[in-house]
Amino acid sequence: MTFHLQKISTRHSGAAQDSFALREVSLSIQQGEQVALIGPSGAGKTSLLHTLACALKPVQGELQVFDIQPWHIASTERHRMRARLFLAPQTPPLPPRQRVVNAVLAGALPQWSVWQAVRSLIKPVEVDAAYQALMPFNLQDKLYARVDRLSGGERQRCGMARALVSKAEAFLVDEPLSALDPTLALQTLKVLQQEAQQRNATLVCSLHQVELARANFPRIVGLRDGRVVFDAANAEVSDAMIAALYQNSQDEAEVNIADDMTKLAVIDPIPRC
Ligand SMILES: Nc1ncnc2c1ncn2[C@@H]1O[C@H](COP(=O)(O)OP(=O)(O)OP(=O)(O)O)[C@@H](O)[C@H]1O
Repeated sequence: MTFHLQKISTRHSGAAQDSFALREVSLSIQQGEQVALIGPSGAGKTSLLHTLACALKPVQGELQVFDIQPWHIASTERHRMRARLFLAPQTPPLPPRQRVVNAVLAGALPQWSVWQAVRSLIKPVEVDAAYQALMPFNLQDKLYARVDRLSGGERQRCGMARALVSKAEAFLVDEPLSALDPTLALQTLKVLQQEAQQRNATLVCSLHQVELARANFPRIVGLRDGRVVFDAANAEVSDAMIAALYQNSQDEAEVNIADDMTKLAVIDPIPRC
């Protein structure tokens, strides 16, 4: 089992006492499962991913990651356990003046010694690993480009390439497709899914593109107001469930537009003469 949550509630530091980002969330995710998190803005998707990544400590409930209770062990052990998890935040933390090669190799830092990490900053080690990780995202030509010279979408895919050089057993990915056009979004998602499948890693991915989630993930968790509204196999998720999840939320109209764009991405291109 990769994740097991029993009535987990979380609150961000500085938030009001009664303002919970997650409210009594219970769910289990097996090793190798691929799960999409959907729900309107502020539903708690990011908070759930950060909780799974042991970056946000629950205020209530029981959390197990790889059958370990991360908040019941010493911080050094927790740190070691975190190396088995890869969290890709919404905005990848890429230092602007860094070269792409170093930015990608940062994904391997948890498995490197301090000496290896320092050496790589001076002269990148495992350059080929970075190149291979950039290839599926079609960014290999940017290997020595500066991060601040990349477009938003390229930066986002550069952040994803980090996952490929990591040795993580679980990928926690927060809206990886927000800066990508529909075709690239689908390609990028496929790369992540194939990589997870090949290494039997668990993939938990928050998505605003509901149709993309429904077309590609075997299990979908719908969140709203910090609660799990549904947790179902793809085939069991109906249009009515989606409509209810987003009803009266500010995302409702945006979801409809985004879904129309996603459909365009799966239509075969018109052959050119
Ligand atoms: N750093 C923070 N401090 C205080 N409250 C926060 C913080 N981050 C998030 N929250 C609150 O926690 C709740 C859940 O937010 P979260 O970012 O997890 O939602 P989300 O579903 O990922 O939203 P989005 O789709 O807009 O990214 C929201 O009410 C939000 O305002």
